[in-house]
Amino acid sequence: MSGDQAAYRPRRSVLYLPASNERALEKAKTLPVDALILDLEDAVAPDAKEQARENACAAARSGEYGRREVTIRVNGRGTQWHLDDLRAVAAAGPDAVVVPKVGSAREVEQLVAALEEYGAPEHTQLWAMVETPQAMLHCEEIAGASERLTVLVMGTNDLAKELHAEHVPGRAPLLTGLSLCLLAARATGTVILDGVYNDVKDAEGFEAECVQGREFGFDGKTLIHPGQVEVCNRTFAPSAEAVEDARGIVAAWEAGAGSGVVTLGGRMIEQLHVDTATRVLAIDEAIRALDEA
Ligand SMILES: CC(C)(COP(=O)(O)OP(=O)(O)OC[C@H]1O[C@@H](n2cnc3c(N)ncnc32)[C@H](O)[C@@H]1OP(=O)(O)O)[C@@H](O)C(=O)NCCC(=O)NCCSC(=O)C[C@H](O)C(=O)O
Ligand SMILES: [Mg+2]
Repeated sequence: MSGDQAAYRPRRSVLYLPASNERALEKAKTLPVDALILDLEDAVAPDAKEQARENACAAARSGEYGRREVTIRVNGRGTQWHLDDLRAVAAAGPDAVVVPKVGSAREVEQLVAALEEYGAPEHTQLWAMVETPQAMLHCEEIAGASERLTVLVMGTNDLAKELHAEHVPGRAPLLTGLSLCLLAARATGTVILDGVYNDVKDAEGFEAECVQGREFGFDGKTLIHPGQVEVCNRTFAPSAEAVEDARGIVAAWEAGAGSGVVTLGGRMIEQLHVDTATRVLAIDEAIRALDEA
């Protein structure tokens, strides 16, 4: 496996669940998701915050979630729970701490300093939620502020709220923000996840939004219900046709060794197409390895 392949970690499907919901915490152990976000923020009522924090930390320590990345979303800066959440979660050492409503590089630096002060192990990454107008306008500096920050997570509900925008098919009001964050992620080498689809009963609308997210270039999508996982995994994985095509491109390139341009079925192939094909093959291999783990 090449360095790039080793570095590629599938995050097609990333499921939120309220950490106060013990049934959901159990169910998550059986779901084919790539990652989990155990939520302490919006999905948890104020009087359940402390129990949720305990549950999430116990889950992160349990080792019972197998191949799934286990992350915890803390309550945001300025809330009465934020620092206690950070302290407890850092000590539990999940795969990542997810922080809502991050708006500047300075905040990222403060969060990283707090994680270090509270003894977070090295493997605990920071995932920053970008979900405010301020974050849209500063996403490049946010994404590039620390090596510990490895994933940007779109918060499209908060973004729509802050913009006074409506949720419409095709997400036209959100496209500027989605594009800015994608540009920032790619410019800084950061993974980026699309926002959630709220209507858990609308399978058609959900699939269309998954396809839109993949076409945009998102690495995966955040989810709120088990019924969304399989379609999401399928949509964000390269199709059998895409893998076959990528193999053909690499083979055609190798057969034309040394020439700067070859053709495959009449199509022009240059080094940049081979790079894309190589990435598709690496993603496919990483998904297979994860599925077999
Ligand atoms: C949306 C839900 C409240 C629906 O719950 P419910 O009506 O209980 O669903 P079902 O009866 O269909 O559930 C069937 C079984 O699946 C389990 N379940 C449901 N949801 C989850 C889940 N997210 N993870 C794991 N397991 C789940 C149920 O327990 C049932 O199990 P069983 O009976 O054993 O078969 C609910 O789906 C839910 O709470 N979803 C998550 C909500 C959440 O976390 N929201 C916060 C994140 S979204 C957000 O804030 C994004 C961002 O910040 C932004 O701004 O956009
Ligand atoms: Mg939000």
